[in-house]
Amino acid sequence: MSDRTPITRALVSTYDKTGLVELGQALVAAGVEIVSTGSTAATLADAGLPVTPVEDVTGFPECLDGRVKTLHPHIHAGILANRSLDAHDQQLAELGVKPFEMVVTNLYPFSETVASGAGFDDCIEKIDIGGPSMVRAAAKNHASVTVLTDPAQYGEAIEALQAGGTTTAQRRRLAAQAFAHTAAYDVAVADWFQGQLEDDAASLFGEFTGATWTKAADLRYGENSHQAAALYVDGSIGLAGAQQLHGKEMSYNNYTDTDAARRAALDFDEPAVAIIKHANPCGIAVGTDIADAHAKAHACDSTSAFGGVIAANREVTAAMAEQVAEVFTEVIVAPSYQAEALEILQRKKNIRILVADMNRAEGPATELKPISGGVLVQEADHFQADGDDPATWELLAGEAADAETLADLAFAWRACRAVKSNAILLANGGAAVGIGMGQVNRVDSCRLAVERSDGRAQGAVAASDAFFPFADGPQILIDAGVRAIVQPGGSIRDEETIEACRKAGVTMYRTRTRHFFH
Ligand SMILES: NC(=O)c1ncn([C@@H]2O[C@H](COP(=O)(O)O)[C@@H](O)[C@H]2O)c1NC=O
Repeated sequence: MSDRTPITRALVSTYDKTGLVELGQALVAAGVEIVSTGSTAATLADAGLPVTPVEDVTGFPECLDGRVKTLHPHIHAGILANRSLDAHDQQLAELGVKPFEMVVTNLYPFSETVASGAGFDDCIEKIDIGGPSMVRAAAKNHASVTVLTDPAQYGEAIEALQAGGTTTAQRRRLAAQAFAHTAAYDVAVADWFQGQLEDDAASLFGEFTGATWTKAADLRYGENSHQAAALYVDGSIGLAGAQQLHGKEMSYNNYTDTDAARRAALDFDEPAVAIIKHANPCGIAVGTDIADAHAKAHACDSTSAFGGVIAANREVTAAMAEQVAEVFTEVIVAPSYQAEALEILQRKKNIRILVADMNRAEGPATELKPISGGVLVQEADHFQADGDDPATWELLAGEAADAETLADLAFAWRACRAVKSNAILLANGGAAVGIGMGQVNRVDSCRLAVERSDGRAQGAVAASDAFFPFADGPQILIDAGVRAIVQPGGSIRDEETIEACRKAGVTMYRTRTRHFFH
């Protein structure tokens, strides 16, 4: 016996008219009566299709500039009647209400209106009320009603109409999609509304915050092979919306490392490359061009660059691609690739090649970190005009840096932000030459940076992501031959650290800003 529920009457009310006429034709061909609102009905009628205007069903005119069209018991009783109950059928008959077996609706474009910069009143008008009511009613009553909320679903609906109706499983899936659709819509409205409240504090951290994501892909596994994982997207640009041009599927760890690499490369205006392993840079550099930047980043720690994730903030040239092709690389992400560069990289079977938006101006104003039982929300960490600009730094010890040293300090300070705390980064000539990352005390980070510099600490500059609590860390850097240090300052023992630099004739600057990265 077929599990298909035949469709005899459909309510059609769509903002987006994509595919509407084709769906209407299929409905008519299947003998379905179409009841429809204002411009939806006009579109169908213009295509020569028979349509019953919704007013003929409600006996009430569309009014209040469209605020009330389908909000009527003749519509909602028709959608919500439980067709398995004789009592409901009987009541419909008594009330003169005809049931619907299909609802086709897509909502007013609220988020798009907000994104267009429209004013408060225009945004309010684009909050759809009747549409979500119909969608939720139809989704609740999916046992008898098929609900379509997206023109992308019309193809399968047309096939179902031709096959004699929709199946229970199909209606359940469509109902789940419908509830997800109205939930996302309501979260967008609530989130926007919170930001409209006059209380200043409410604009960033209101009483409510919400976001919804849609699944883009199942991943092979998570951080480890016994963990399942998936990628969800929020529709904004960024890494999650990147286009993969070549290579195996992206893994969970590929995504986290590529995100760290992209963030690091985007911190620079000059051509810059970051090479990431386990969320930390093993190389980061700026250069005269992108190939130069890559060569310098790779030279920082060519051993660790094996199996790394590379981000470039400029188009990848053939010259850079030749260099990358010599090293086993998991992922490369860039805004674009020269045709020849792509050809060179594609010769490597395993490299994943991604094109992503690499525009620093974009990016969310806040970032979320789940903790057990809740989520922390903070303003995203941006560079500060007062503190991150070397012109605002305070000279604490030694001679004022010459232009070349200051440029290296400025580079080291920016690059250090990409290193997990406690972070010490040694740099020379616009390239990291030794990185001490993720240690539980700063003195060990200093030791590690010097050790990994393999003698290149001599004459280099150093940046520390936060203040030195004792003079022991800077002393290690000084003893290794570092010529200048930049750090936020603010320790109660700052004076000891400054004194160590003074004694050694090492330049030290204070930024007064800090960039922890956990
Ligand atoms: N108020 C109502 O009764 C109502 N009923 C349906 N709508 C919406 O009106 C739109 C379609 O209207 P039209 O067919 O006039 O273009 C759809 O996006 C639908 O979700 C309504 N509009 C907003 O709330």
